Amino acid sequence: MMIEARGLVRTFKTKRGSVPAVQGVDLQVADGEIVGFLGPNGAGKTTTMRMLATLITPTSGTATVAGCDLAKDPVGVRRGIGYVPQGGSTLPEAIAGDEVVDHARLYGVPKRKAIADGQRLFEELDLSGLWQRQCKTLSGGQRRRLDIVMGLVHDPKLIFLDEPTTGLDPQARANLWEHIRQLRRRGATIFLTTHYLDEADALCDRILVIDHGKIVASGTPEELKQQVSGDAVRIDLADAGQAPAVSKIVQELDGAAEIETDGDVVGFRIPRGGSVLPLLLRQIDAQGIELHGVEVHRPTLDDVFLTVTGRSLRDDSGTTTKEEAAA
Ligand SMILES: Nc1ncnc2c1ncn2[C@@H]1O[C@H](COP(=O)(O)OP(=O)(O)OP(=O)(O)O)[C@@H](O)[C@H]1O
Repeated sequence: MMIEARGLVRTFKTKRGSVPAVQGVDLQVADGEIVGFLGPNGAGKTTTMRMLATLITPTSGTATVAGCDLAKDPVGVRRGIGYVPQGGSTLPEAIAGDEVVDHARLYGVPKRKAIADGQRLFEELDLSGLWQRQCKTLSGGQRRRLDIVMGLVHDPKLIFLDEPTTGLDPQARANLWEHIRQLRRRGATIFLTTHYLDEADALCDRILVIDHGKIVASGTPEELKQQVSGDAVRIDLADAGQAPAVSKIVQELDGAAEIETDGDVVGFRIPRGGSVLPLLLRQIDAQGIELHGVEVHRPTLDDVFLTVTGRSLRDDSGTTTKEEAAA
């Protein structure tokens, strides 16, 4: 296991009382996995990640990260990981290439290798020609990609990325996804937070959903979607008068739920919708009922989120204001 955490808790003390940011998180990340950490604003994603990256200490709980105990050997943990924070880590006045080389040298990478690896990453992340630029003159997207180079240049085996693609245009996002997949092919493990469901779906082997400081769902994107309520099936009838007969056929199907009729449309949910279609269509046909069409919609990760938390992932309610810890 690259990450194994048990009962992680972090409470922030503020002037207005204590904030239970993370309330008992257990998680495991296997070597070579890309794991996405999903949840609404304020759910506890960054706080969990910062604990695992040794940047803040847990109020309670234990973890092994990159082979080292978080509490007993934080230096060992740091050596094995790369961490790309949400806000970035470059100084505005510094020269981009210098920042990268300095960062790598902190991790003991020899200067020549730091320059060669840094410049290769600049090429790969579309930053060619910007090695000598002052960080403050880079665009938002370029700075984001520079942050990512910093997190990768010492070739860590475990990489934490906090919202890596926020602020990137679609092309740059797609490039970064490809780069993340490439890192995994080279043997790295990636743990990332994201607000983008399509990103988690396309990129991650496994997804953890956190809400109010607790993990509320975990699995592969497919497993999570199956777990919801099955696929949505919509049958368009040629004649609305046949709807009761079709509804009756649907009721007989194993696992059919939420059966609803609206004029000439009969809709329902069922696990593995595609595989029940042949039987359904044969039965409809046997009764001489004519159809205009049938559609099957797989659930999206947003449906998953809605089911497990009762809200949409993009719903910002429940966010509390960040305050510096008073103690
Ligand atoms: N230093 C701090 N002092 C006080 N409260 C904090 C501090 N850092 C985080 N919190 C609170 O802890 C909770 C979890 O915050 P966290 O940043 O981990 O959420 P998140 O899931 O990463 O959110 P986002 O998607 O907005 O980045 C929030 O209620 C936040 O206001």
